[in-house]
Amino acid sequence: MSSIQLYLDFKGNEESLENLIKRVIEVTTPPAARAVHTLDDDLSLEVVNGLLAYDFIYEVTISDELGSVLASGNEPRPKTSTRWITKFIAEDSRTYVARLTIPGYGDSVAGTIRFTVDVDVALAPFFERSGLILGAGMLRNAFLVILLFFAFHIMLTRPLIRLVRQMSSIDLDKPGASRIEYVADHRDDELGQLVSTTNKLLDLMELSLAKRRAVELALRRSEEHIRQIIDNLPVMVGARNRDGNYIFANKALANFVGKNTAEMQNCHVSDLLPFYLNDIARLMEIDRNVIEGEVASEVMEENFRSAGGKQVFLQTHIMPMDFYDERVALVVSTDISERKQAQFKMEFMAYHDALTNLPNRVHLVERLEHELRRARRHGYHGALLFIDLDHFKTINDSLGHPVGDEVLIQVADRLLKAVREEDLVARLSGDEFVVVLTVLDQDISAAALRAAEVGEKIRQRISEPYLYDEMELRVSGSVGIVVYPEADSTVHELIRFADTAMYQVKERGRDAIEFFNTEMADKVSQQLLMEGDLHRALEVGQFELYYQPKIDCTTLKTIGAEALLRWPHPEKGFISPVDFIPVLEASGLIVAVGEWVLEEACKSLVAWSEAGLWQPGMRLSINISPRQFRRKTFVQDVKAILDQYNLPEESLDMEITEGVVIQNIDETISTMGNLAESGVSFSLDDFGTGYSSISYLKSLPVSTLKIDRSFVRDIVDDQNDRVLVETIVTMGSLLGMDVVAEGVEEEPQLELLKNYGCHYYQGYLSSPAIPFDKFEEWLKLDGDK
Ligand SMILES: Nc1nc2c(ncn2[C@@H]2O[C@@H]3COP(=O)(O)O[C@H]4[C@@H](O)[C@H](n5cnc6c(=O)[nH]c(N)nc65)O[C@@H]4COP(=O)(O)O[C@H]3[C@H]2O)c(=O)[nH]1
Repeated sequence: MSSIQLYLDFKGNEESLENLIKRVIEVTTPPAARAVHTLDDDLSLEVVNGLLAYDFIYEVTISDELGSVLASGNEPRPKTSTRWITKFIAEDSRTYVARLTIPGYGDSVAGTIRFTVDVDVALAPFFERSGLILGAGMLRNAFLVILLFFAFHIMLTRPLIRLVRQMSSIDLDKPGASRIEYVADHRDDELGQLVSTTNKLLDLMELSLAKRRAVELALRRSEEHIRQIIDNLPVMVGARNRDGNYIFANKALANFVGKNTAEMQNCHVSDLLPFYLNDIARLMEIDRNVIEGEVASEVMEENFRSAGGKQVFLQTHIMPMDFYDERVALVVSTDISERKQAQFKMEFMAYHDALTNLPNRVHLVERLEHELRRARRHGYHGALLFIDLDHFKTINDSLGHPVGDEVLIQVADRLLKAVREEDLVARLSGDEFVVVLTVLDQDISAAALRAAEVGEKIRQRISEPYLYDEMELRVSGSVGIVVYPEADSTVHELIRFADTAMYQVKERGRDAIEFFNTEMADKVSQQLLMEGDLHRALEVGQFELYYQPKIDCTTLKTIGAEALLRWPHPEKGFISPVDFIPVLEASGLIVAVGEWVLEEACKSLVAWSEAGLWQPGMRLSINISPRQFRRKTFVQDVKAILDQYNLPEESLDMEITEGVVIQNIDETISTMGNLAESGVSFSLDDFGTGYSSISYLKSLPVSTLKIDRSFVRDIVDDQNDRVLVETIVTMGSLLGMDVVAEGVEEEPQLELLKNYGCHYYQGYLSSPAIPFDKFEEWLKLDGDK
């Protein structure tokens, strides 16, 4: 405002100055013109001095029309403090020139008057006023400032300072406990509002703090619960960063490696090396892959030694997890040692025999295949020894299975000690063992010699006495040997060759060693040929069923028959069942042939019964081979066939050998019981040749004992056989069983049997086995007796 005022003042001053100059010129020009006209120097000087009398005019010159100076004068310019301002806002000096004209002379110029004005001097009153205005303004403003300062201090600043002091003393942990007090006389104004708003804010802060504390507490508790859950999990949980450092581990994991959870923090995987039995570098690589997302997750098996020194198998899942601001590998491990042990055990059991822990047949076959390939590749020979214990059943039957088992264990031990470590000792079944002597010699004769030496050593070791409790037991062994590679023979053929050689030993009286030779090879190949012929025989229906009558020793009436298989070979004529039944057995064909026999017998029974030839109480026996009887589906298959035929009641009998019964007595009882329900009775064939014990005889549903024909043959001459036959008859009668004597060829034999109380017989004395038609006639004749 002062500036505007000064500016306007300055303009006004300028105008006044111009007006003044104008009047000065008006007043001065007439005398100056007169002085020029009259060339009056005094007057000119008077005019000049008159002008210089003005303090702001400091230079004056009067000239005529020719420019000659009539009079001039000047005054010194005063020094002022305002000149610099004048130069800044206007010019420092200003020159005015006025033309001098003489009245009555028209416009002709008689001369000029020139004078220069000192603008600074001319503006001196303006500067004076301006100084006054500014000074007064400053004074007023200063007064106002002081006044306002005190007013504000009292009314605003002081209350505000009090408020600030109160605010800074607020306890931030308990904002709700602090109150801001109202300032006197300011309850209803803005300060009052500030106080009440601040107090409300403090309450809100207190509330939100309380809420936050409650949330924090809940979070801490839930974190603690989760931690407890993870800690108490029966699995090991940990997290590792990409450098392999544990950033977390639960108790199970920490305990496992003998640390506590705090020690596990920042523990590096390599610190676990005393426990970790796998490749640490590989583990870190898996961690990295999982963390970097190259694989979604990884499941692996790890092998550890626990802090207690036990070997432990873990199944570990590794998966990515975001842990705070870092991506890590979450590692969850479960102890699968038990499962693993069970797996190892199962694998071991699949390849080993449970009793002796020796490799079993599966293992033997695999290993032998490998050895055979090796021997062929490197051109050397090895040998396979098939060992069967002689009369082992006697021990089992007379002393019980535990003793038998102990002997088998000791035999296994002796076999292992008799061979080199790289050789193989296996148990095939029961009392059958196989020894594979690997890498014997490149020369076959030398290899055979070496095999013979070892075979003999084994035979001797086996026949050394076995101690059980106080008893001294003796067992001998029959050893069959085959040197391999043998032509193109497979592993199974090799085993069969050695088995054949072993049987040769048995046939020659046991307790010896025998090599598989060409004669045996011929026998084997003949068996193979026969196997093919038997297949064809079954296909084209070459088999026939013959019937041998069973006769009552006293009445000589027919009480039944035994069905016997006959094979009229198209080229070789009748082949004895003694020769082809073992081949049927070995090839498994016996099952199909046995079913054919059963069906054929059923058909015959139905035919005879319909013809009225089959009297009630008569029985037709069929022979059941061990392999047939042991089949899981045997009962089911027989019942399926029986269901198809309407047989006379209790007319079918099955002959089984003692060997079948002994193998698995419980299973045998169950099979026989099942079939007995369908009206099938059982006869024990070849009785006396085995090691039957009365105890199992009592528990079996057997109705008939058949005395083997080898005892009947010499019954007349041999006292021992007589005693044996008499004993069997007496025993059978005591047990309520029928006794049938086989192979009765002569009358004296029958007489003796009758005397001993034997019920029935069969043999050439009455009739050999005869075909269906002939037996039908036999029955008719018998009926007519
Ligand atoms: N020396 C002499 N022998 C007599 C006399 N009476 C009968 N035989 C013969 O003695 C054998 C009795 O049969 P096995 O002991 O069950 O012995 C049978 C039996 O174990 C088996 N077999 C026969 N047929 C079958 C069958 O259908 N299935 C099964 N699994 N085995 C059968 O073959 C063996 C031999 O049968 P086969 O050669 O028919 O020989 C029969 C029979 O012909 C006699 O007075 N003197």
